[in-house]
Amino acid sequence: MIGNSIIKLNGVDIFQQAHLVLSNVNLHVDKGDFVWLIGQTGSGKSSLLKVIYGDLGIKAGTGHACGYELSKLPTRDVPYLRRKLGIVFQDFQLLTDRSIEQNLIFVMRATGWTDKKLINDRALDVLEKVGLRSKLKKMPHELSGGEQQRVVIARALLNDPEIILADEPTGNLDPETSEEIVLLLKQISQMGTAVLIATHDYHIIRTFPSRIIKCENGKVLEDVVI
Ligand SMILES: Nc1ncnc2c1ncn2[C@@H]1O[C@H](COP(=O)(O)OP(=O)(O)OP(=O)(O)O)[C@@H](O)[C@H]1O
Repeated sequence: MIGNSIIKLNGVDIFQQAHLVLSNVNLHVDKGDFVWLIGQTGSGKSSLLKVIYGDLGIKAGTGHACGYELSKLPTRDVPYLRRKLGIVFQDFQLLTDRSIEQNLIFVMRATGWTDKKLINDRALDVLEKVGLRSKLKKMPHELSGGEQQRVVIARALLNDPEIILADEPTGNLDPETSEEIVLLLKQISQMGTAVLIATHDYHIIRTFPSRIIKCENGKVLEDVVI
């Protein structure tokens, strides 16, 4: 990492196969930033997030995420980058056949945690952060949509990420629950983890005003006003 910089894209072109989705992208995100990402369907928001989490390579320009150089990222390093990123997507993606605790343990084991006590402590710790310590033993279907989304955020926090990337995190939630989830993400950013949220929900943006970037006509625009 260079100083407080978490994401730094300079002159990056983003392709989906042969199709140039976004050109000359310049994006800087620093520690603790809270950034909205907007743009019409198909404008490139998910593609931009994919570049940041190493799912889509870059062909032109230079990019850094959490200390990793994206243009030269070997496939074997992608899991290490992913440990520094918390990913929160709309379809909650909790494993439905196991408890909240087992969902969290599954991710920790998959990312190299071995010490049983540390694993158990960390599971409680992240659930505490999202206000769901009491739900440790519950199954996902026993939780509301908002609670499930909180667990997804807890899961994203397990490896103490430098940034949380959220793609439509409130897409399945009612307005009140959406506000609770965004408030939680805002609080997380205030503790020093950067947060980048792709959304179509202008109401929630107005409720939590912050920096807005927009994918439009193949570009990423900065400091957009809605
Ligand atoms: N796997 C893929 N292969 C080829 N083209 C793709 C692929 N994924 C996305 N695209 C194209 O890339 C462009 C950008 O898509 P992307 O998913 O990044 O948009 P988006 O802004 O996230 O849209 P939405 O708001 O609907 O999620 C679109 O034209 C889309 O059709």
